[in-house]
Amino acid sequence: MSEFAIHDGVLHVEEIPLTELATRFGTPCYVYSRAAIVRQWEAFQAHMPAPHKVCYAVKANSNLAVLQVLAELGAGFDVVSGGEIARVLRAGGLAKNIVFSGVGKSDAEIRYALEQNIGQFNVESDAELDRIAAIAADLQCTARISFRVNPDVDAKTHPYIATGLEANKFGIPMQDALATYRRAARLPSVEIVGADCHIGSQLTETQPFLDALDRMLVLVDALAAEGISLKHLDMGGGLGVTYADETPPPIGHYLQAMHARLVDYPDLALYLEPGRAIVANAGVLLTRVEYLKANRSKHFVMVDAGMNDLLRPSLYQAHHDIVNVVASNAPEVTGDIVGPVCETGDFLGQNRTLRVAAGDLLAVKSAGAYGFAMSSNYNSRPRPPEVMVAGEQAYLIRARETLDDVWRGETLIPISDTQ
Ligand SMILES: Cc1ncc(COP(=O)(O)O)c(C=O)c1O
Ligand SMILES: N[C@@H](CCCC[NH3+])C(=O)O
Repeated sequence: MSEFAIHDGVLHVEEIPLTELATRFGTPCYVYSRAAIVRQWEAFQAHMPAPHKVCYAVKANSNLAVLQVLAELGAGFDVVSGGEIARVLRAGGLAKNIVFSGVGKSDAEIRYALEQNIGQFNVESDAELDRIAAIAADLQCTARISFRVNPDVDAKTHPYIATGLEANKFGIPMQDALATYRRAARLPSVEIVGADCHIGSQLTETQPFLDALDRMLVLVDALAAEGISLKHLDMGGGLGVTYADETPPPIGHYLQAMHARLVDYPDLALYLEPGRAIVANAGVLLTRVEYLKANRSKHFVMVDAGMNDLLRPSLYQAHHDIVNVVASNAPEVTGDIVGPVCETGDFLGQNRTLRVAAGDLLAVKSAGAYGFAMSSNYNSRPRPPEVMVAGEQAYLIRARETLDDVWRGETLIPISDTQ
């Protein structure tokens, strides 16, 4: 079932033609389907009854309305900054359902998280443990902690988004984990509640997750033998989605396989931190063709969205399907779909074949995760609006930035001081 389907030759999101949204909100524009987000959430939740917990990875799409939808469904949230904590709370998420990951938590972020009484910190180093313990002691509270352990498992994904290898900056090496737990167990201002790992993103096989789980369970056993019993094991996010021809395991299969490994651990709750699997295919980026252009060797479809709006193709050579929103009889063009940014790497798709003419509306698919969230004002381009569709309703959930927004917060200095 897809919430993005063609009716009468026009691509719709739920009940609304994307042409109508382009007229109403302009282009470029991100469009999300509420029903698609809910469906993906429910696919996880069906296999994760309490005390298991699904903590949506806010970094994938942190729009307040997206967080609100998930908060209303009772989601937990995986955050990586003070800003993400603030967003979750603003959207109605509960502090106790927040897990705070990230390799470089600052003093201010730790203090803020403790003051808000978040669920737990996923601690990534010995130095961070000391910092959290000291701040908690200062605030006269107890910090609930898990350690993010690096299980040294190859996630078989793009090197930029693999995080669970020994060479990566994330987590505590497995060999050091026991010693770090022992040390934490003696600190009065921290309470050990779990263990955590995240081996990478856009995984399309179940096996690396199971390998990581097996290694984490060895640690769980070793800790139990020393009297350190954990309440939960957080296996991170990372389940992949279909962008082109990838075949990631269905959510239910992946979860059943994980639970099967945990049958001997009835008191250990499973936590997960999926981001992409919940929102990627719930969003498209709408963009208008400005010009068709050809040089002697190549055709270019120049569109009004660029790498500042959707960075993934430029950064990871990531593939996003790109389709004409309205069935077209225009001549077929094979070439690159490129944006207006002054970078050769500014493309949304390469070597694509499309029936397309200037003025056509295109949809860049699977853009709900790490799309707007990674956008910027590069080239002083205002960032696009975000729209959430629910049935026949469309809500503007973030306004298009204006030309004033691209310099908001900057100030000129008095001319005399520059001489
Ligand atoms: C600690 C942590 N948790 C969860 C995620 C979410 O990953 P994904 O969007 O691939 O599910 C990430 C990003 O890779 C992460 O670094
Ligand atoms: N930003 C990446 C995923 C990284 C996940 C964060 N650890 C992407 O667009 O695929």
